[in-house]
Amino acid sequence: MTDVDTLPTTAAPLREVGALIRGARQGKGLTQSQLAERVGTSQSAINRIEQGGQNMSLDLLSRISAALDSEIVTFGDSRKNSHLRVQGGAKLHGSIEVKSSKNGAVALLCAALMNRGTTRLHRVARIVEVDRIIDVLRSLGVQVTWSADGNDVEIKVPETLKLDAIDEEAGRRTRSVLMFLGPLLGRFTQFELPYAGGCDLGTRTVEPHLIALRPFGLEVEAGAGWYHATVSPKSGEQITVILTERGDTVTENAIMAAAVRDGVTVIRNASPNYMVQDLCFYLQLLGIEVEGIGSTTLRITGKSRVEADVDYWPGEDPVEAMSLLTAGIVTNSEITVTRVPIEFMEIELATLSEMGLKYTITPEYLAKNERTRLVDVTVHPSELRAPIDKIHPMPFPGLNIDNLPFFAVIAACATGETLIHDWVYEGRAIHLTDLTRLGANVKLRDPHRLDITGPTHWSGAEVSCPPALRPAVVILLAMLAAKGTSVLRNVDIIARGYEQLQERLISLGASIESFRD
Ligand SMILES: CC(=O)N[C@H]1[C@@H](OP(=O)(O)OP(=O)(O)OC[C@H]2O[C@@H](n3ccc(=O)[nH]c3=O)[C@H](O)[C@@H]2O)O[C@H](CO)[C@@H](O)[C@@H]1O
Ligand SMILES: C=C(OP(=O)(O)O)C(=O)O
Repeated sequence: MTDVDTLPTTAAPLREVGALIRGARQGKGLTQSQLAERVGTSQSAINRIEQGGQNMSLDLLSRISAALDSEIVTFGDSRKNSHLRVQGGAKLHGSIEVKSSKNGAVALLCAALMNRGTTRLHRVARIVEVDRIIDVLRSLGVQVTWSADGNDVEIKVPETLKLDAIDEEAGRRTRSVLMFLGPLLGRFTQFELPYAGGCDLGTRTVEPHLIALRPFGLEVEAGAGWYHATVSPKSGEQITVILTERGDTVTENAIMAAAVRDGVTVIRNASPNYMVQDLCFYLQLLGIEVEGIGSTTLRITGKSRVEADVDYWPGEDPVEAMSLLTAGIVTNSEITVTRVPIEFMEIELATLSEMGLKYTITPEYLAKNERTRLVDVTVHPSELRAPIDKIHPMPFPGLNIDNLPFFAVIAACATGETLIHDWVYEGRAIHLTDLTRLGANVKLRDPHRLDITGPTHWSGAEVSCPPALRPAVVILLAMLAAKGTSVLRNVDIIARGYEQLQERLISLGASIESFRD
């Protein structure tokens, strides 16, 4: 192991790093080709790296480290928790692009299990949630390969899946593993999945998933940390599924269960949200008929065997768009956020407009998937006021449930009292009271409702990162607004859903450095 500040660019240190990689690879009993496959590059590139003949990006180096389960080069000691130090109060400037969504990516990775051909997903966000699902897929024997530039991922599913070898630990760390239920019920009459995990947002039941999948013949018993699934396949007949909750992943599970059976399925009370639309567009490429995309009733004509080589570009992330716009709003800056999926941000922008935000948007253009409509949004310094009515989320087309937390920090910048009502999550609003540490006036009426009175005279402070993705980012953004130095401790959770957020905020002029204990 070696400690360096920058990647070596001269031959001698490169040879040293190459030798370390060769040693770690041999220690793991891997051939160069096997390592190349895990990293998503070619055997010849690994050979050159080991000879010290190739410069490496930090990204490639971290992928090699992850593939070898060994830290080749460290920047400090990664076993210690990582933290951020923020010098706040400065204006941001410039332009920043929205990446593709976490929630689209995980749904599509699970859906790729249905395809016996090759699925190539392009411009996939390099985030921990994606890595976890990929780890689970690989443990089943699925070949998942990143392109050399780290942007695209290719998925090839073998004829036989090694269900007994499932990576239990990775599975337990993501709720998305639940979305294996739908694809797997097309292939097995019995299987087991580890209990799903995720952020600390209070209880999130799996019951709606079980209700949704029962009409397809799925019965699940939960015990000893595992879901034990039994399937009595229903082929041919038309099935109607009524969802008891208009949830995103439950809708996706029902869609995938419908896609893997011969016959017609009608799904009512379906979520028409962005990740569900991504999944439907992908299924259409696979030759599955999906009618009603974007509405609450879907009619799907599935196929018990799908074998197609397809390329798909997951849509842009409305929650990342909201996060980046919030960075500009709370620092009272002028910044442009490009590739904003406008269909999924209209209510947020309308609400912000009511709060006095000045912004301009470009004409619409199409995303690479040729379906999602995008715009560039420029926010301008504005005098914000509290809205007259409470701010609350709704399933799409309402204000996005994951975007609600950002309104807490925006409300704290606005003059007057705002009521934020997070009726959806049992425990998320509580995390937002951490804004008081930075000077905000936030009162918790009950676990779902916050009264926020602004404007806030933000001041830097040290805060422990909330154990939930969006509240964590909200606190970070408040630190950008707060004059002086702030420290956000234990920030690893942010990488679950954001790719290089710190670096990208720095590119807008933010002053953030990371450090370990
Ligand atoms: C991988 C993925 O796509 N995750 C998203 C998905 O999670 P996911 O679909 O897993 O969300 P859940 O099913 O856990 O629903 C979230 C919460 O909302 C409640 N609920 C939901 C719908 C409804 O009509 N009524 C209702 O009460 C549920 O009981 C639960 O408490 O949707 C959530 C809510 O938009 C988002 O925060 C997550 O980012
Ligand atoms: C709650 C979230 O996601 P997940 O369903 O992955 O926990 C989120 O993205 O804010």
